[in-house]
Amino acid sequence: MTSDELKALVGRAALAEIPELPGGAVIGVGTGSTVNCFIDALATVKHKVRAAVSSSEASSARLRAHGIAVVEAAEVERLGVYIDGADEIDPRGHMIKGGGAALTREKIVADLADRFVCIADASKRVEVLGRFPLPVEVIGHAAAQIGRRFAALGGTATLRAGVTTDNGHPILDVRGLAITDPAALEAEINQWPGVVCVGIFARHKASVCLLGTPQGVETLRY
Ligand SMILES: O=C(CO)[C@H](O)[C@H](O)COP(=O)(O)O
Repeated sequence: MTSDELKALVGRAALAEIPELPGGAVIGVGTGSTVNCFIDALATVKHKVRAAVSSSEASSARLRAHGIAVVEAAEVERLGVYIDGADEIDPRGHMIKGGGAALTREKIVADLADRFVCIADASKRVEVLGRFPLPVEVIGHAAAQIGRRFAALGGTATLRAGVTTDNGHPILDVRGLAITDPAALEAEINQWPGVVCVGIFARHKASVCLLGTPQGVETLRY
């Protein structure tokens, strides 16, 4: 199976994770090519959702194009489920996210949700996070100092060329970190002035991962 076929497989499998509610559920929807497969699958069972809270302009546009209502995060107090992809996921459900530059809104919507359902193809499964460059959304003014802080930890930070987030900020991609304690590193980086959001999702880790493998969907619970 190709990577696109695996993404389509888990996109469809995630439909079963949507709570059954009269009038449909309000769900959180992430960003990326795997989530695009989920959104396209969702369009075939629109009655299951009343509305979605989306983590990016791109996902909002795709949802609306399918006739699915999009509401702002500020309009909801909680969500039963948030469905999103990941760049890496470790054996405890900790993730690196932000390859699509949507990490800040992804963490905001994940924070509203009771459950984070990660959908990913098997290439995203790793033993230790950090082979994928760690995305960090920063205030531009602080980028050089944040880069020096990463260097002190053994990482190399580079500005992602030509990219500004939906919030108007640049992204640093940090290579060379072996993230053996994701929760501690997330907490540390969150203290640095000028960091808007770090793409380690340890506090907001996956509750379940639907992993697309050539043998089918593997369900991993954390
Ligand atoms: O964090 C993300 C966007 O900011 C995505 O979830 C992540 O990059 C995975 O994307 P894809 O499904 O295209 O591999």
